[in-house]
Amino acid sequence: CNTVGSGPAGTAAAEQSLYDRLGGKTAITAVVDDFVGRVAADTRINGKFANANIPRLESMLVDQICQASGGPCTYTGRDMKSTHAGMGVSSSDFDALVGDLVATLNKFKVPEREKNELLSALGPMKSDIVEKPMASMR
Ligand code: HEM
Repeated sequence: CNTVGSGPAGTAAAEQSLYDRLGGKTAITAVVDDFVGRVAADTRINGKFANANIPRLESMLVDQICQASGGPCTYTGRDMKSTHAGMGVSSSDFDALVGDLVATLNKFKVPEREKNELLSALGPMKSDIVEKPMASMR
């Protein structure tokens, strides 16, 4: 069964992975596509992506989310610390990007549980990505 948020009914079978509950690679690809579109339109942060390779970013994000959610993918991109080194990403930049992701997840009607699990998988990356903890410290 491919319905988002569904599990084996009335059985004690193993829990589906987050990857499966999100709807697998097709759903993750659609989410990343919408999300990157929002980031590209988000004037709070899109300046940082002016020289980015967007097609590569999209495919790297799909693999990263697929792998992090227990799917059959291997993320082959650079680690989060060296990828974002020197970009001067602030905590509010990070929060803006997460807000864009939440807007996408809401648009796709991803249930609360799956939404929280995905955000919890990404949250710990914040300390590797953010270089300016507070705008006032610039
Ligand atoms: C949970 C948050 C984030 C995740 C999971 C994430 C993930 C990634 C990944 C997987 C890549 C591609 C790495 C590669 O090409 O090998 C990337 C690139 C990039 N990220 Fe992030 N990122 C996050 C937050 C941010 C934020 C907040 C900003 C800036 C506002 C940002 C700016 C960029 C830019 C500009 C690139 C493109 C670099 C290039 O093409 O040369 N990222 N990110």
